[in-house]
Amino acid sequence: MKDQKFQRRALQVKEAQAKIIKCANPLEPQEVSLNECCGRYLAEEVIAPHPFPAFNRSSMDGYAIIAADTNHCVNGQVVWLEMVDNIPCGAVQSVDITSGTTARIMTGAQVPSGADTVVMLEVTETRVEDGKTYVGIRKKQEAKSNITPMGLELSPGELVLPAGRLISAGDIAVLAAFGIHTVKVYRQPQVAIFATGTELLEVHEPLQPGKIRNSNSPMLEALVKEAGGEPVMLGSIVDDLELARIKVQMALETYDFVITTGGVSVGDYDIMGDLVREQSGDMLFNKVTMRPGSVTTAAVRGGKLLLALSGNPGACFVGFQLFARPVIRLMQSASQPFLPEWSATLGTDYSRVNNFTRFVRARLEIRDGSLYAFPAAIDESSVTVTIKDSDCLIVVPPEERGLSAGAKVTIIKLPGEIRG
Ligand SMILES: Nc1nc2c(c(=O)[nH]1)N[C@H]1C(S)=C(S)[C@@H](COP(=O)(O)OP(=O)(O)OC[C@H]3O[C@@H](n4cnc5c(N)ncnc54)[C@H](O)[C@@H]3O)O[C@H]1N2
Ligand code: MOO
Ligand SMILES: [Mg+2]
Repeated sequence: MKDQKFQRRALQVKEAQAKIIKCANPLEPQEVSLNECCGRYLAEEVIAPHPFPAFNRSSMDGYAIIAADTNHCVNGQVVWLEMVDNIPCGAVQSVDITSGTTARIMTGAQVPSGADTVVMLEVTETRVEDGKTYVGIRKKQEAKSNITPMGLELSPGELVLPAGRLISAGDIAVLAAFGIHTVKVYRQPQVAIFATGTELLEVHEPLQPGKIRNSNSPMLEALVKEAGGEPVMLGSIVDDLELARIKVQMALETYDFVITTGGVSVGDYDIMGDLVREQSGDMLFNKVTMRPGSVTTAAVRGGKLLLALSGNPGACFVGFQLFARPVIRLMQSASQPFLPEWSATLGTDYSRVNNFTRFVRARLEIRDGSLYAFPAAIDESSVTVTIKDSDCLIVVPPEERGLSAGAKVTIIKLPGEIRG
């Protein structure tokens, strides 16, 4: 039996977050190819090496002309221009355009020098005379029509992507357009995950009396991937302090970040709480004024972070989102490590009262263009099934005397699409 004299000092969520992110240092950059960089964080800014587009580009299939040549198109008078060139996409001009001449040009081709506008095929007619082709235009044309000027999108030297940006498909299109085929990104942290609990069975094992399957480890594995880290699965161990000590030590020496689940409360077999406490010099916190997850514990050893999450599945999930996710993202220098906070309307009454801030699992729905949050029917720390239906966490401040449907609430939007 344990001595229960030990007191824990509870930190506010923001205080605890500040403590842990202070220890989340960016890992070294590495060069990866363009097809491997989606979802990674850029380690250096990207500057436009040339104008984009790199040349004046036709945006229509038509004829490149000098607009002033059509000034005589009055009262249906047709102006005839001699076609002196043909420029398919990918080709360049063979002659300059001068007054009275035109070049047939296709969408995406470089506009020939001399021409200042492109007239669409549909508003032209042609005739052939003495082996020469003439293009007739009935309407006066404005200069600069149907031409995308060089550098319209970006000028050389302009910032294309800032460092710390999460690379998306659109970013990849721009990098490819500039011929950038390898990208400097931060290394993804290797995040060791292991569970503690003598009651834990492997996922493939049949149920046994009093035992449960280890569902937190696979959940954490998926969460680490979703946050942009590389999970390293170290299985589960029985509640044995010595075993846990060895495992934690090995994991901290080998990997970038260590996450455990279970055994952080005050029970007889809550070994992770004891383990962190016995080397309390480097403990960051072991109680947070939040529910679920009040027992979330963090320590730093030899420059590496250890986050001991609760064994209760709901608390494990919330603890990960609030503390582990920002760490994983900051280890890649993410410019926005935290999940976004939005405001929403409460869809149904929420009556639970607490003296800690509560992070209530909820579903989101858009009704008449407004965002509504519906709290899960059961959101106890020990409940697993409602995690799967959560689009967000409603932040219920402490000592709130119950919230009524229609109240404005702050939500933390969880990653992924709204299930509705
Ligand atoms: N006397 C007190 N008892 C408890 C307190 C307290 O303040 N005083 N806090 C409660 C709160 S709040 C929480 S949260 C839990 C925290 O428990 P632990 O982090 O110590 O976790 P365990 O005791 O190991 O397990 C709790 C619960 O979760 C199940 N579990 C554990 N690991 C897994 C896993 N990998 N996958 C699925 N489920 C898991 C475990 O079987 C237990 O049912 O403590 C309260 N008690
Ligand atoms: O600390 Mo716990 O509130 O049930 O997760
Ligand atoms: Mg316990």
